[in-house]
Amino acid sequence: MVVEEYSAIASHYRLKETIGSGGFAKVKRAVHLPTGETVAIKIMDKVALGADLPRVKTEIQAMKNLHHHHICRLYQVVETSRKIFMVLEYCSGGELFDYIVQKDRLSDSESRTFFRQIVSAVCYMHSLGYAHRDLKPENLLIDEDQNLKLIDFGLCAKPRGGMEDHLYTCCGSPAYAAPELIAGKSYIGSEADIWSMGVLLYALLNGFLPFDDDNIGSLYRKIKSGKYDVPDWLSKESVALLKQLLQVDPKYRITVEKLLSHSWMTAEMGVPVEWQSKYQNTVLDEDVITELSVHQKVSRETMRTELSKWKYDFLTAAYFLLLKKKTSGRAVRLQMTL
Ligand SMILES: [NH3+]CCCOc1cc(-c2cn[nH]c2)ccc1C(=O)Nc1ccccc1
Repeated sequence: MVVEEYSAIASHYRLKETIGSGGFAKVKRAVHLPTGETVAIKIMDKVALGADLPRVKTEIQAMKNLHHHHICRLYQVVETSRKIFMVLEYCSGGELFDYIVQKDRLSDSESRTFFRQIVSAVCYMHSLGYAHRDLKPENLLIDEDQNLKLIDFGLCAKPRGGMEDHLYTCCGSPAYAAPELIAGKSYIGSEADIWSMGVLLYALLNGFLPFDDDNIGSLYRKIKSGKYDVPDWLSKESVALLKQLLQVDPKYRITVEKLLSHSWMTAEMGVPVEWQSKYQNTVLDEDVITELSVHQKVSRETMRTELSKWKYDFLTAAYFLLLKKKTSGRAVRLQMTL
């Protein structure tokens, strides 16, 4: 019985169609009943997860610390004996992957707009000591304002010793994996992310991958060679940037700091990429506190204290979704009980 399976969230969310599924997760569109806002709910079965359960815990912990306008926001986590539900920001435009496929390839200008957003999100992650480690167009979603949101933090790493600490687990998608990562050497997460962004930029500009082969051994050889085709439609500047991103030796690879102000990145825009988060997540919004405290019949102080615990429960979700309503100019109103 579907209701039974999802009863833990059915009280506050109306589940709609499935909008995606990866290995061990199903993602459904849903409506948050108290605010009427649309969300995405990632549903995982703990038994089916098996050895992958730590990946989910990693993702949840990372998403609680990552608040950025180009990173898909986590609103709430519900865990039952059998299931884990992650309530996430909804992106109506689907995957960047499908967008590139339907347009064949993107212009220099459109690639720049998207790539600046990707670099912004990745630079923000690196500044907090996180490496994503699975950057690819399938993990970049387009929201209703044509902005990109990064998802899938199941493989992200925050090495204990900080960003310079070496990682060992080989992971991510082969076609986007850095040479040092597939060579089984220890590697620096942020440097591997830079390589993957090079593969991503190539895919945006060309509509196909720089290194591709059905045979995994041949694919690895191509990646380690670092040789790829340069189609004649590519601009001189973009070719220069690809060359600096797809350096086989990470020592010679461009750093994310240099990337922010690279001439191809700043052409037309005139300004370097802004990577700091536009969300300020320290001060709580007064209007939202008012609506929540009146609705829950508690004092503002009590509500402020409760919200500051960031339990990622129904209250945290209501707070973020009311705030989203406010920033998109809709009334900060709750429609039903929390
Ligand atoms: N390749 C993406 C398929 C859909 O997956 C998602 C969609 C949304 C989404 C859709 N709209 N708004 C947010 C949010 C999160 C995911 C996600 O994390 N998927 C996933 C990642 C790893 C393993 C299995 C599944």
